[in-house]
Amino acid sequence: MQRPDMQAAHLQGGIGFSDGASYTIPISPESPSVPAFSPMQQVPNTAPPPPTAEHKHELLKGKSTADTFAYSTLQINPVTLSWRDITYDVKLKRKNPETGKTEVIDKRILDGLSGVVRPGEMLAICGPSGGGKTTLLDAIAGRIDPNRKGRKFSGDVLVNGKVRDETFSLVASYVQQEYALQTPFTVKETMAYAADLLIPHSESTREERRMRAENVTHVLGLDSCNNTIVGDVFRKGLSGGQLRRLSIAVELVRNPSILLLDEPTSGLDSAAAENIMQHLSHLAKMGTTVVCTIHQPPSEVWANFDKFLLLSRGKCLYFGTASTTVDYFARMGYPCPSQSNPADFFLRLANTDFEGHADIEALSKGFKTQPEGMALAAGVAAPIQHEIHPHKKTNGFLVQLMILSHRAFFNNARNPGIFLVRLIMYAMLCAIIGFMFWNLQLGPSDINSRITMLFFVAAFLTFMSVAVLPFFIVERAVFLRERANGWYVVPAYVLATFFMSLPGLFMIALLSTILVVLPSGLTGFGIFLLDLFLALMAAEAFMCVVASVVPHYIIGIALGAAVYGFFMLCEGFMKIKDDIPDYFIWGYYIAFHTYVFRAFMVNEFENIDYFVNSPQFADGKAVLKFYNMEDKPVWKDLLIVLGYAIGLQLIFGTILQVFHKGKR
Ligand SMILES: Nc1ncnc2c1ncn2[C@@H]1O[C@H](COP(=O)(O)OP(=O)(O)OP(=O)(O)O)[C@@H](O)[C@H]1O
Repeated sequence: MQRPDMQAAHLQGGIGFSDGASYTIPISPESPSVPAFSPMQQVPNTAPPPPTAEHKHELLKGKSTADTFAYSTLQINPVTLSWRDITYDVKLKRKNPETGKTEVIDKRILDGLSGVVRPGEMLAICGPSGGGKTTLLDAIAGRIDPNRKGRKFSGDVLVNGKVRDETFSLVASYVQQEYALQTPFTVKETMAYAADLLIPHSESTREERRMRAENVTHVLGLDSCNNTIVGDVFRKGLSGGQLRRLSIAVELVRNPSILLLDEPTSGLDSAAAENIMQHLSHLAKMGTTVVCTIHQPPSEVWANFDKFLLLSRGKCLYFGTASTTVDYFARMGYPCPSQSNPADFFLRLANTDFEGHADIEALSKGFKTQPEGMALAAGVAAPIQHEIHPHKKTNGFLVQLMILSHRAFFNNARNPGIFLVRLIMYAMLCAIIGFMFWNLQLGPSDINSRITMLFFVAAFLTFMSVAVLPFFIVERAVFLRERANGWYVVPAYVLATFFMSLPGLFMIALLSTILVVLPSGLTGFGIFLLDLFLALMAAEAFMCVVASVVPHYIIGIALGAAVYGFFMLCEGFMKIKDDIPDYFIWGYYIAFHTYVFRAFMVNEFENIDYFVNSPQFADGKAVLKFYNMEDKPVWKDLLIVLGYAIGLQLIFGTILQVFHKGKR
């Protein structure tokens, strides 16, 4: 279904969503009649103007209707990306082998790097492992925190000649090396959520957003797997190449002017790598400024590069037109043997870990004195004639909250690791508890059974929330990617995940309460349910906090288990409050388990008027007195547990806001 203005635009071989100065550059790589767009040698002083409508029309000839339409809806505001003299030093601690003492040394990761990439160009940053490719890409994207201790960062990144500011994430998208996608969604759903989150609702209808998502899906060749899920350890989904293309597609939905990709071909076979690079090359020809790092490009992939940057130990050995690289190195005394893949040859020259590498210092110094080096310096200094047009509005808080809540609800419902596995675990354990404490009476041993059972429920059912940690860590990667690319604000994310966890937690609490309270004959079903529900909310929030601070889920599980173990000890059962040593009494007060357990106890014992043959306790109140729980209203404890749940969510949000900006 096309909107009339889109149909008109299509007929003109032009633009669908009109947003001022957007333009499209055609994609046909086999259109020789059109001049190449801004090879560096042709622009010693000024940046070229965006391509004309005639050029676009010309180059869209020969494409199928679907292709032409899909590509024509990708409108990109022309952006020239440049960087000047980027230098990055870190302090490292090393043991001096001679003195045996630990010394702090400066390590130069990036050494005075400059570069310029214009709309319509694709730059490949190549180099051996550890050469500085990812660090440079992060520096360009503003993902290095220059204020961290032991770091020194200098240099500028310029967007259309102006120093990059906080709007960069609205103009540029960064596709990281690791996949970070929500696993239960299909390609179509993933794209729809991306479109809903990234395209302002004030400027588009739902149908238009769907159409944009479909067009990007088509452009990246994902039509055939529209209904395939991303997949995870439980369910097979997309292949590696498809995942890579989907990672790119979600970022393209809002037509970024700059696309930065870290190793887009890593882990793929050469056919899949070539396929991805062809897609990227097409996107570049549409006007996107594309920069990617590539470790070892096969020759088929090499053919797609417009520009090539060779790094070694953070130094630039070459920056210029990819097709003239062989000539350049031949001139510098390193002729590429015939029959060799040029990329392999250059990488061997740059790899100082093995024999046969070039003289890196001489090459890097020499480059600056060569015509290519001087053209680069001139290109970086050249004035830019095209401006960024602020077509990138974001959605408001409420829209973000609505979309994120919708997505979180279905993610929770469909991802078996988040609730289903836990629901089964809780059901099995609670059924065992129910049978173990079947039909409790009012004898002395029943008093003991009630107390131990309530302790077990308060302690162990909250403890089991550690099981969700691995899934939270997976979710964290998705959040980090989306936040760093400016998809939404942190409060919208935290509120959405919090609200949408409630139905699942309530189901777990309800099933557990039914399986525990009814068979055992405990009193106060409603309060028991509420107390358990709030306890699970607090435990879930605590796990969110843990997931936001640990580097790996194994550390998170260990940390969560240790803290819960301590809280169990302090909650007033193992030792009653009066017997807890002074140096641990703070544990009694800060453990939310204390209030959960006390509410269970008061709810159960407050209304028991007598026990049969019990020499120690005449009634329920005597039990509460023994445990220092007399005169403690249940509602107060329930409010405290609710306060924990909300407070921990606030801490979680603050940690995300302050520490998870996607910078390293
Ligand atoms: N914060 C840091 N502290 C210490 N060393 C660092 C830091 N950041 C990067 N490095 C080092 O800088 C070098 C370049 O790292 P980078 O990840 O950019 O390399 P790369 O070319 O992308 O390598 P690969 O292809 O293996 O991913 C490496 O030796 C890395 O260990």
